[in-house]
Amino acid sequence: MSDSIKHECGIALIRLRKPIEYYVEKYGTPMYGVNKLFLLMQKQHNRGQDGAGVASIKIDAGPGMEYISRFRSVKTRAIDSIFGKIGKEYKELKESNPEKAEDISWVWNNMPFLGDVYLGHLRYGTHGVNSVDNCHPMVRENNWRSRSLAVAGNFNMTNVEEQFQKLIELGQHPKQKSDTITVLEKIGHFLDEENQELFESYKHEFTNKEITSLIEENLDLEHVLKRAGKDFDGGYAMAGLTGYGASFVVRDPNGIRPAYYYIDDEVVVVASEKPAIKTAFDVDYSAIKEITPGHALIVDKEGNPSLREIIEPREKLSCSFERIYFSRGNDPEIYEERKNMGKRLCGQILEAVNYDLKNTVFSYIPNTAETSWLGMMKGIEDYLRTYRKQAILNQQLTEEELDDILQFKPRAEKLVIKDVKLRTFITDDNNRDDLVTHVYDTTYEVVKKGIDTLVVLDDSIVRGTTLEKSIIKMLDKLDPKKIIIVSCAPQIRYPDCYGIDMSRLKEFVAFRAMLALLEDRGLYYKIDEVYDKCQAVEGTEAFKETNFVKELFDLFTHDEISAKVSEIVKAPGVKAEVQVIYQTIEDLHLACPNHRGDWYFTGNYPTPGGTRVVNRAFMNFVEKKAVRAY
Ligand SMILES: NC(=O)CC[C@H](N)C(=O)O
Repeated sequence: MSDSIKHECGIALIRLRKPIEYYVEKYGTPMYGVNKLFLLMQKQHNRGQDGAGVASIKIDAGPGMEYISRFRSVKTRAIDSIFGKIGKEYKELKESNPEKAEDISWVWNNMPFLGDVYLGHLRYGTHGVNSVDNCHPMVRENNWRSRSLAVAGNFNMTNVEEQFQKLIELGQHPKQKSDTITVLEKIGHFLDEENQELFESYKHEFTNKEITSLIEENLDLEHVLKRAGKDFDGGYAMAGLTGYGASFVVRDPNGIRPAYYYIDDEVVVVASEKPAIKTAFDVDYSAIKEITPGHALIVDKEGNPSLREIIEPREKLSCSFERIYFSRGNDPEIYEERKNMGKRLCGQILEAVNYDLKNTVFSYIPNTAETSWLGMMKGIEDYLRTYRKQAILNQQLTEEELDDILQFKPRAEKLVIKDVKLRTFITDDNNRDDLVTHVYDTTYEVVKKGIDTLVVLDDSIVRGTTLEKSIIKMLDKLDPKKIIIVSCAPQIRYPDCYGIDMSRLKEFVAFRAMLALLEDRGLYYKIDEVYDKCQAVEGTEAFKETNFVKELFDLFTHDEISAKVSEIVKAPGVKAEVQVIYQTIEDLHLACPNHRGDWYFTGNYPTPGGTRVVNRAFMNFVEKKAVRAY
């Protein structure tokens, strides 16, 4: 990935279904759950480096004992810092009371973070600043355990403003306007109502103490989530712990954000990515399931899990960027999909190099494009096999020609090397551009000067600036005839508003290409026309129904946009011919048939809030406002 796009989040939830003694006996430590949470989070560290947080619930903690415990951090190595603290607490507890260290119930009662249910979160913020206060889990605490709630999510809501107003209408005073607090308060409000209704129904027959247990046994979390989630507009995988020990993970009706679970008689586990569960619990991939869109996995106080429909599922449009780039590529399905993405690009690549494989060098931009590159090389091999077969069948070949054909191998080289350390050193000073050029390095002396074409695969092209300022300039120093940059993702034309921070249109190189084409053809006035159309309906339903920006892209073909992008990323002074090739949307869907979320490529948003965001993002561009459109 040459352009870094951030903003994902990861969730991890563990419910231990047996008493603590069971884990001590079987695994030798009361820290079993904590250790597993650590692993689940470490294996998802790719999903968020702004900060991290964890919370745990001790079910049936005695009066006077803490039942919710939480740690959060925005330190550079946030996961290590949090678990370092927890580990230190445990060590100190044992060292200061050596005679009690083996007494499990004493350790359990005196180590606040030991619990029955654990929740972990990795954050890349999409709302609010990067502070510890914005780290999840966020907690709403009450003396009634059944009214207490902690939430952590991978999500972005496109209607936070409306949700916030609703809370005020409900009579609340939300302490912040952040989306996480808004969601927390919304679920919290209906949790309170549910508590209140149960309380009213028991109050004439039972004492308050009895009512507490009755509420915890009978509280209907499904009902709470149904009422709270009714008007959420966004992509979400939202995890929550209640103070009495029931927990849930609810997923949006299109399944935009990922959530997977595994259940056996010892644990219920949920995570954003399958490999995290696979590695942490060493279970079969086939036993790890996806939470059905629009459903919640609810685990009751006793630890019994069930999958419940919360909102009627809509067309499944899970984010294809997870497959292209975000999620870890060692998930067997993602591994296959990425290889397929590479393979499906071969037709376009072969045409672009005129089928001249002798003078073509294949390479990739580290690291996420590596798997697709394997697929791409497989596609080239497949082509060669057919070519050889035909040559042998159709022609009278001399022995020398036959040897040539049989011995020829496509030329695969590692041409692009990432110098990670350099990026951290770069500041905003005058020499920035010169330093940026050297974030990547290259391998010299493998390219035939003036003859070879370099085909370099990347997973996506967002802004195109690293290509322009670093990679193409650097490759050009090898003196190739032509440089072809190939993108596994189609052209990124529209913003994301469901958890990835790609919200400013002007930053997309495909958008800039479209603007340049408007300019070239004397059509720039179309910008004003589209702006007027947006302005005329802003605030009405129509603003959420039609993506007006599409009209502008529709003026040009896919190839015209690609050709303009090629011009833009070719910095002045670059001698080689430059061509950019993108995956088509059809081929992407064929490569990832179960993850068809493609609004950033097509402009077809699965929710009305998304369409509003693209129109607003366009207006922000015209109004020169450099702000997020949600
Ligand atoms: N990337 C995410 O899922 C972000 C979660 C949430 N919107 C936040 O900003 O904290």
